[in-house]
Amino acid sequence: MMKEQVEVEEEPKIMGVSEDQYADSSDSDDGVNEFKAVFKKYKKRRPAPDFSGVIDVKTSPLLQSRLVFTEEIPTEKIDLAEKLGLIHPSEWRVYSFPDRVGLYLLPGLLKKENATVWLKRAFKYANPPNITNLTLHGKDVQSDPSLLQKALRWTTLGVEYDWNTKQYPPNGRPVPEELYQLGNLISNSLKLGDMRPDATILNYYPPKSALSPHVDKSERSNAPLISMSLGQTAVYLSGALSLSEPPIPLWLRNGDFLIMHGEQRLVYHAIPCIGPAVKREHFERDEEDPMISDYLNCSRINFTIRQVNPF
Ligand SMILES: O=C(O)CCC(=O)C(=O)O
Ligand SMILES: [Fe+2]
Repeated sequence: MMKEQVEVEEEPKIMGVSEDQYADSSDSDDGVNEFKAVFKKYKKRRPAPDFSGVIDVKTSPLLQSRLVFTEEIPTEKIDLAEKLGLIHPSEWRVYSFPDRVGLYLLPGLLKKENATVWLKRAFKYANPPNITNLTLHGKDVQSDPSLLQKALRWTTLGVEYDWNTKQYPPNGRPVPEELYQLGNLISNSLKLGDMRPDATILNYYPPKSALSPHVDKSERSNAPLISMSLGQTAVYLSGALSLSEPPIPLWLRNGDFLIMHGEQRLVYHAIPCIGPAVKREHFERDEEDPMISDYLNCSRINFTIRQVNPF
């Protein structure tokens, strides 16, 4: 099967950009690849695909939702949510999906005005000694900040995933406290267990980039995978255990949290498209640091908070 190519306009002169890290991970599946057909449909830019079938949880009449907290909320939780930049826990609403037991979407959990804080963290995490897609090429964003906008594609934190062996090493440095707290707070609030995050992968999506179909199966614990989206809106494809099943397309917006747990932990998923041409999300110009608002106005970042090792 052909290798999937991710097209990026004005391709920077560094590898790791024209292709995403999962580009060939769905090629081994035999038989009809219904997933890839849908992925290609939404990835195509000219003519623009019909996005009317992409599910918007807030307006879909078919989806069930509930408030996360129906009883009194402990003060520590309220304070922690505030510290992490989230909306008040009494407003947290979780959506679930038919045939997707263990998949949860909590829209707009991060306050919009706090996107900037988290974007700055996402750039800070890309500094050495943390590993990024640039590390292998002897480059880093500290010595060349111009790489932030288009060349930076991923950063691994904590127990750092190795894309070549597709394995995690036994241990790593602890993840930054705010990521640990975020993962733990969400898992605990949804009653999915006392998660102790020890790894995070950040995916940076420059304009017109994508993430090919893949499964996250190298973690050694059953903890949920907690993802937070920042910046431009994406189409997220949620599939099944096999690529022969067609995925459902969902909008993922700035501040949304998506959680994969239980039987949903090992399903195929992908991001075929992002960006203002797909569905524009506007951020006010940051006068002090225009690069930050420029980034949010054309790119996307996703943090996946994980627990690799069991307790
Ligand atoms: O960008 C996303 O929403 C998904 C990221 C993802 O699937 C991953 O990091 O494994
Ligand atoms: Fe993934």
